[in-house]
Amino acid sequence: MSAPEFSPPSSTLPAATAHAGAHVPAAEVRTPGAGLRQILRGPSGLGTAGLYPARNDKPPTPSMAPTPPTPPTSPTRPEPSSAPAEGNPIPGLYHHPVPEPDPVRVDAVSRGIKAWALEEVDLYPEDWEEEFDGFSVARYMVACHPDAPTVDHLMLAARLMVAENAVDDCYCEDHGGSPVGLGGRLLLAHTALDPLHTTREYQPRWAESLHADAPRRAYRSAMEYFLQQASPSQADRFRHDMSRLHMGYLAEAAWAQTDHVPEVWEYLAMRQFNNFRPCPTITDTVGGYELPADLHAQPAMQRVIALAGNATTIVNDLYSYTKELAAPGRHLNLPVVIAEREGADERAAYLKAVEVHNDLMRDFEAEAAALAAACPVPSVLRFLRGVAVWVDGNHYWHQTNTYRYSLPDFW
Ligand SMILES: CC(C)=CCC/C(C)=C(\C)COP(=O)(O)OP(=O)(O)O
Ligand SMILES: [Mg+2]
Repeated sequence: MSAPEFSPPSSTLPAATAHAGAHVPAAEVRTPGAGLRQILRGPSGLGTAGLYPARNDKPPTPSMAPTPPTPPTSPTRPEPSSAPAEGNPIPGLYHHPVPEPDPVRVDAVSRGIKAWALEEVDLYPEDWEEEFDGFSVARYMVACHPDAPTVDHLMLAARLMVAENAVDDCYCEDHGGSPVGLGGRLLLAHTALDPLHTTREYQPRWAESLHADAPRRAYRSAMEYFLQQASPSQADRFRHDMSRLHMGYLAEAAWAQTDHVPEVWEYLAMRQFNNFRPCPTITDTVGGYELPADLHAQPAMQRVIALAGNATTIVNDLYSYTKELAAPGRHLNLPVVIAEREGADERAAYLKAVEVHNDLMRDFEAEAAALAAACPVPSVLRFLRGVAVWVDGNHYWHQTNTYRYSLPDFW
C-alpha cells in the first residue's frame, strides 16, 4: 500500500485565546443540560454533515442494559448488517450503545491493515495471525471514528492502534514481554515517534535500529503516515501522550518486578498513564480537522480527556478481568487491586470497580458538558464529540470482542 494523499487539515476556529481557561464547575451541569445535549447531538453547523456517516441523526441514549443497535441509514452506502453484535455488556455498566460500524469501511480497513502488517512492517509470524484477526482492529477503529472523512484517515488510527498493541505485547506482556529491561526497550522504541537528533556518526545506527524488531518497525511506519496528516502540534500532542503511556508501562513493570500491589488510588494513577488516552486524542487528526494547541491545553479540556481516558481504560480492566485472572502470575487490574487492598471478595471488588467506572463516566460527561457550554467553539465541540464517540466505540469493541474477552459469572 502506498502512502495516502491528504488535503491539509481545515479548522474553522475563531481566536482561540478568547476561550482559554474557560471553566464551569461540573456540579452546575450534573443533569443533562444544553451543553450535554449539544455534545450528545454533536455539532450541526456548516461542514459537519459528514460527522455521522453511519448513524441516524438521533442522539444516542445512555444505557445500563443491553439495547439493540440502531440500524444506520445512508443513501450512499449498502445497509449495514442488522445482525446484533456478539457479547453482552457488563450488567450495571454505564455506557452508550453504538450502531454497528459501517461494514464497507470495516472491510476496507481490515484489508488495508493486514497488508500494512504483513507487507510493510513484517509485524508478526504466521502463527499469530488468528490473534491478529481476532483483535478486530478495523471494527474497533470504524466504531470509534465515525466522522473520519476517508478510509485513509481511519488507517492512521488503525496503524497506531496495532503498533501500540505490538509494543505492549512484545515488550511488556503476552508475546515475550517482561518488566526486565523494559525501560531501555521503551525508550529506544519511543525514538521511532520522537526522533533522535545526533551526530552524523551515530545517526545511521539509530535509523537502522528502527527496523530491528516488529514494535519499532510498526511505530516508525505508523508515525510516518500520521505525520502526513497531523499538524506539528497534533504530532507533538501525540508524542506527549505516548510518553505518558510509556511511563505508565514502566510503573506497572516496576510493581510487577517487586510483586507490589499498590493502593487503589495508586493503581488508578498508574492506569491514568498506562491508558488508552493516545487513541481518543487523535480524533481530530483522524477527523481531518484540528483542535488548536491552546484549546487542547486548557485545564478543563485536559480534565475531560483524562476522565475519558480513565473510563475507557477501566472498561478494559472489567472486560479483560477473566483473561487476566487466567494468565500466569498476578496481573493487576482494578477489581484485583480493590480485592487485595480493601479486603473485598472477588465479586464485591468487581462490582465496586464497575461503580468507579460509572463515576468516571458521569464526571467525564458533566465536565465535557460544562466545557462545551463555556467554550462553544466549533472545533472544541467537535473534539468533545469525537472523544465521547471514541469512549462509546471502545465500549462497543470490548463488549463485542468475544474472541478476546469473556465476562465473569457474578450475576
Ligand atoms: C492502544 C493503547 C494506547 C493501549 C495502551 C494501554 C493498553 C495496552 C491498554 C489500556 C489495554 O490494557 P491491557 O494491557 O490490560 O489490554 P488487554 O486487557 O490485554 O486487552
Ligand atoms: Mg486488561
